[in-house]
Amino acid sequence: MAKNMLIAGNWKMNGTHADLAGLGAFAGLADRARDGVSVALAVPHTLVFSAAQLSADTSLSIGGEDCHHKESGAHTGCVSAAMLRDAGASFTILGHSERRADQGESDADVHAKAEAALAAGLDIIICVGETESERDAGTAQSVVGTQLAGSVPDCDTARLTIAYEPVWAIGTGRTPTPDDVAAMHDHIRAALVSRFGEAGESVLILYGGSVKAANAEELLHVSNVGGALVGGASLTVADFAPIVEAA
Ligand SMILES: O=C(CO)COP(=O)(O)O
Repeated sequence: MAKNMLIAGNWKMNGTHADLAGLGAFAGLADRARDGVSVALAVPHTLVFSAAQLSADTSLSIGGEDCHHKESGAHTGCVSAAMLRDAGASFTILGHSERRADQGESDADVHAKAEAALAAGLDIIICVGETESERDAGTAQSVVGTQLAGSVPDCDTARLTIAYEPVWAIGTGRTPTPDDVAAMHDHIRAALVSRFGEAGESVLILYGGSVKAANAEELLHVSNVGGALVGGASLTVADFAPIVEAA
């Protein structure tokens, strides 16, 4: 039986309302995807409301790329999970390596954000991944294990997705070998099962980092890969469609 998969795009700090003219084509991809394949787009906060409105009544899920851990208050420039939900988001990405690096987010920060997101009714995609020097030092699995243990809250696992994104593969055109992806995804699966028991078996573990039409098929068929988190190739439907179709 074909496995259940999620193909999620992450627009990062890209996109204006003009780009939402193409959202119908993304929604069409979601509607035509094979049974068991879900399609989602995480967009900048400024686009969540319009994107959610435009994709209402389609199978495309719209989410945020981060949220604050508090519900409201004196946090200038921040957006809460409740606000994302209010704008129409159904999920949010948390702990992306760009935020861990640029905003100094710790595992504890990601954990607090995840609890806030779940409390607000958002599903969560928690990102983990090692840097190139950590991989070279042979510590990739222990780094990812620590990130998982510290970032993932106790929760209903049906609302949890993990994205393994090796930092050195993001936006670089470089990807780990299928064997390396399998080893890490098997490691993450074991950690989830040891934490959540049988429920940990069905958590989707996405691979992210330079996923594109040319490598999607190979990466999506690796052991314990439950989909992809796609950056650059999610910005246009022409690049994104072949990835959804490979799932
Ligand atoms: O960071 C990513 C998705 O969250 C991956 O980005 P790229 O697909 O552009 O490498």
